[in-house]
Amino acid sequence: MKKSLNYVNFDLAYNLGLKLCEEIKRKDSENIATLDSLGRVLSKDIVCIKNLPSFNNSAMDGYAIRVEDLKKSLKIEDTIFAGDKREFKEPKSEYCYKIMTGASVPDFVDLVVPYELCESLENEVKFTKDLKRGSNIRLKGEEHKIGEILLKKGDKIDSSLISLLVSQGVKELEVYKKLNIAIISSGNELKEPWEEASEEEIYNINSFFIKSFLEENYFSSSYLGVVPDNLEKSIEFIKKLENYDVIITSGGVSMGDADFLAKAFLDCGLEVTFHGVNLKPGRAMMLGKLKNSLVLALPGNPLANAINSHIFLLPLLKKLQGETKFNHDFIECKNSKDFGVKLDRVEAVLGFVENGKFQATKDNKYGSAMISLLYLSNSIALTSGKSALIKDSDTIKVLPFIKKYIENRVDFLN
Ligand SMILES: Nc1nc2c(c(=O)[nH]1)N[C@H]1C(S)=C(S)[C@@H](COP(=O)(O)OP(=O)(O)OC[C@H]3O[C@@H](n4cnc5c(N)ncnc54)[C@H](O)[C@@H]3O)O[C@H]1N2
Ligand code: MOO
Repeated sequence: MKKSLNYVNFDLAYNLGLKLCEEIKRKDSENIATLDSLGRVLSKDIVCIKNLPSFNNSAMDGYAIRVEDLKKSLKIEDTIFAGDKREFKEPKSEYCYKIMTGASVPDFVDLVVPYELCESLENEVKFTKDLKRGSNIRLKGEEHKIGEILLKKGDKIDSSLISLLVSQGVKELEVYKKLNIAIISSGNELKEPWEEASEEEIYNINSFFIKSFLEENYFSSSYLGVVPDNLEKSIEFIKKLENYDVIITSGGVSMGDADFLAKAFLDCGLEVTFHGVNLKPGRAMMLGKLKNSLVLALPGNPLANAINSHIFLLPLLKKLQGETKFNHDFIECKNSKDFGVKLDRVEAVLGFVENGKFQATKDNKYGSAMISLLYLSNSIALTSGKSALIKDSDTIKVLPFIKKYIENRVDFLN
């Protein structure tokens, strides 16, 4: 193994990774049931085929009247209910209909007066407020009209998209096929959680972090086991990975005398995009292409492994999966306590955002082999390396990696 990694800067690594995704041939699409589509990505636009709403309907329980009747007392002809299939004739001038929310509004009706703005007399109703023509009537197609694009190719399906799809009676839809993702670890010191580990051995944290992290983000993956710290065996192992779109490894890619994994990938023909990123923690990372598979070798240290999964792995997988929204967004927070960072490199600082304030976990004093930090954090702030001190009350950009709920009620109204 070479004696030092050629660190590329953070931005370059991020951009090169996303560019590399364009070189990986994407798999076709498939048709699946709408109700099984949560987390999948649309491979075709969805066009409106049913106006929203599809008929003029009442927004309130009340009375369906003509504008000129607002000043009158009216008798009730009948009640129109949601789902009513009957035909309603225009009533005589001293009559009106009662109407329920969601019921179809006949053409002769100008507005609906809610019960709250009416005075009920014996067998008659009077209106206490002047309302405009069209009040409380939801018009056919006012939200979306037939022919408009409702959802775009590359949109990821969540519950809000399911609402729209169901509103159109879409039972089946076309989505990109799922990525085939392999997860492997390396290291003779590793034991699986179902095995007994001696004091000198450790449990294989990374593979199970990655697998569950991917599941949280709707990616399925196969855990294939631990590659032995041996070049020939590693090569044998790698040769069996051809059918995977993405191969995620952890450990064995820095400069240790037993870090065979990177060498084995190179011997198998890996085209390296970069090996080493100027990021702490998380610098021991390698990205490349092996035939038609994207290979992301993550650092062995569990915290570095998890941070790079958030920062690099997820955008790469999203892009490969066909999502159009694959880049990180940030929220702006006030920093709540000074913390120091190193100059001239990007530093990933774990923290907790609560009530609009970011607090660096353990004041940013921790090592990349630590396991419990993620549990204590809900976000990452990336520093640029231009300043060694992030001051209390500085405004900083934060990437929330999970929405954690908090114990105490805060005033979240604006
Ligand atoms: N001379 C240098 N040594 C190291 C450097 C360096 O720049 N120069 N970088 C350090 C950093 S930073 C990291 S991160 C690690 C990365 O090394 P590898 O990615 O090759 O990982 P390993 O050496 O195999 O393991 C590192 C560490 O992580 C533990 N580990 C590995 N896999 C798992 C797993 N699946 N679950 C839990 N823990 C795991 C392993 O036991 C080691 O303790 O290199 C530093 N060294
Ligand atoms: O990849 Mo290492 O963090 O930089 O712990």
